[in-house]
Amino acid sequence: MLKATNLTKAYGSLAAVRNVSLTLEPGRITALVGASGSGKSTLLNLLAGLADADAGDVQLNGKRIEGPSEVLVPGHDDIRLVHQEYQLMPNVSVRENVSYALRFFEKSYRDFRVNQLLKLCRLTDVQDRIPRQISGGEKQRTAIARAIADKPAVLLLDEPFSHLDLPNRLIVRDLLFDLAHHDNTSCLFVTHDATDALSVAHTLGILRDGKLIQLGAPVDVYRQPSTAYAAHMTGPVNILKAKYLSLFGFTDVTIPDELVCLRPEQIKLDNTGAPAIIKAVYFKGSHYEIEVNLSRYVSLRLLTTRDDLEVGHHVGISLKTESVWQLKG
Ligand SMILES: Nc1ncnc2c1ncn2[C@@H]1O[C@H](COP(=O)(O)OP(=O)(O)OP(=O)(O)O)[C@@H](O)[C@H]1O
Repeated sequence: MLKATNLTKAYGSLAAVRNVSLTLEPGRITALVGASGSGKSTLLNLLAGLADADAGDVQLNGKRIEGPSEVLVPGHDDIRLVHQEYQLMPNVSVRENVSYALRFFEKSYRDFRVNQLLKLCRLTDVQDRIPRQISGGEKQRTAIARAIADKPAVLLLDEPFSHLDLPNRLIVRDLLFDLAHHDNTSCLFVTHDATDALSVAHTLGILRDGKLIQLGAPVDVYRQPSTAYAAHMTGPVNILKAKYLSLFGFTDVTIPDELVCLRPEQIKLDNTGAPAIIKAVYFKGSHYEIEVNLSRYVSLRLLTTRDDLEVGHHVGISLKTESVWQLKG
């Protein structure tokens, strides 16, 4: 188990990571979502023992991970970090890139394990090509295969889904599931887009300005975000002042200026609901996203499968009390 306690790191006067505590359990996948500059990469480097913390520490199974200033070779054998740039050896094949990670093992085991990894990461067909002859997704998987070759206890990944198309994202998703479930690896990835994080992770954290502002099951963070930032980072959302809920007939609003969040899928088209006018219609494949004006000040986004709606149509909108989530800030 990897346990970070009160990790803090500044670059000059800029606090990049602030007092972050986090536990990565074996066989569990954790995702941290944050905007650009929120401290994701810095935190990964601290967790991997590749950067010195100003305060706090990281322990693997109760033993403190030493930072680069304390050891000759930074990092830890049981913790692997897959960088965004993959950092593959450019002049040797995919197979040799993976095999290099196992250079201290006996040849027969090395060959067996490399074949196993190439198959697992779906690289068998491109194993003889060098990195510049393979796609971004294949590079990504080569980096992962290399990182997991000798079965580390912890795998950390920087934006593993960000430059991949859907089929490649699904391959990486399945790979992470496989690692967590079969090898009991603790996996953590950071991302600026929660789309994949929601479906892949067991635990989801929200990082803002170096602080871990929320941590929980993806469904809880999605439905009950602590702040407007956490709400926006986890998916499309409507945020409005509580006083405007009166448009839906809600009368028990205590603090009118407090912000509430409504996910688009929780708002329903309903002829008996609050009157609204359609402002925009976006086709999304399986459904439409529509934007409606309820008043001069309130417009909302909602989802529907109806395909008879057009800009300017008058519709009714309804909402259940339990769909309204009050934000803290
Ligand atoms: N070596 C450095 N020297 C000075 N400032 C740095 C250094 N590395 C990062 N920073 C700053 O620290 C903050 C956090 O950076 P970090 O790279 O950890 O964020 P990030 O969430 O990974 O961003 P991105 O998603 O854009 O990669 C940013 O404001 C960044 O400019």
